[in-house]
Amino acid sequence: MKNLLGIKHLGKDEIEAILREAEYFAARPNEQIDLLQGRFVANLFFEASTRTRFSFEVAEKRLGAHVLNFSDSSSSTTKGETIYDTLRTLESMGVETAVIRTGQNGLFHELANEPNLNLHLVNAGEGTMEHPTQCLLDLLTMKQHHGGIQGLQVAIIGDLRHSRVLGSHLDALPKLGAKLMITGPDQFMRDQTALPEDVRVVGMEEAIATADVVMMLRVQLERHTGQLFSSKETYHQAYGLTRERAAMMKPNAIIMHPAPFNRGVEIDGQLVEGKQSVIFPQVTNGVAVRMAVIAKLMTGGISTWESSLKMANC
Ligand SMILES: N[C@@H](CC(=O)O)C(=O)O
Ligand SMILES: NC(=O)OP(=O)(O)O
Repeated sequence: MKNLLGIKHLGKDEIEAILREAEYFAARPNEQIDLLQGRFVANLFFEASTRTRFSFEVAEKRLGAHVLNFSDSSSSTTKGETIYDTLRTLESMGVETAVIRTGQNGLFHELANEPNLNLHLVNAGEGTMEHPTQCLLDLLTMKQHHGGIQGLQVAIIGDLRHSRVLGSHLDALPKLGAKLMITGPDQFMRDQTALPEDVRVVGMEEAIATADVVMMLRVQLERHTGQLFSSKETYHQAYGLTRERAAMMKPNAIIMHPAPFNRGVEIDGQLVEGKQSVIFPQVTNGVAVRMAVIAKLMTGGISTWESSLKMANC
């Protein structure tokens, strides 16, 4: 694996391999595992982020890498330098991996086709298309709670049209044998002709009462062109996870949210830290997943590393 461009570029076996390696790191919280000692990784966030940006940084530091954090507003992109030229510049200094968040759909496809660009590219959120590491950490969280992904009923609810998290799950969940249901207001619906065959569009009640995983999505106001959203209260009553709706969930079902969440809009404030919520454990898993991804790209992964250690000790 050279890059992590999106879930659609990964086979089922590759997703499962990353999840296994993430489990290795998740079982060793806070442990320093210096696979990347002395090597350079750069994080370039052209859109706002808290979780993804910091969990990549924590992951890279726990792997022993030197971490460079790029600031868009104080960089030479303000003088017109392109992302491609910025990356060639970083590569010329010895940076081996670039973690990028962008609002530009299709950027990763373009960069991956640049013949002179040799650093590893990691998609940390691309426009409305994909957010592969979010998807992987969600899968790890589902696996931890339900023992596996195959056969799980997953409901994803909310601003479906603008969610790159959904973009990745539309590919990952059917690949891993989960049953995906989606629901949300008409103005947030995806083009149904472009949905994978097995994905069902259902009503709120069915989604909540039958799911093993209820994943709420934030209303992505920053991506709306025009007035698609009337008021927080109306949205909460019609499409939010209210306490009344949560009471209809299966006892073993979990509540997920990629965050940031807006309490009282797509989810009742108390449910965020309620007993069925795994929203903060998702954040914890983000570090393990990002360690697994970076280690895989830069070293071949923990299994390759362990076997080379064994060889060296023979
Ligand atoms: N943080 C996630 C979800 C969200 O912002 O609502 C993303 O960047 O896509
Ligand atoms: N879930 C997620 O990507 O959060 P941030 O936008 O804060 O990184």
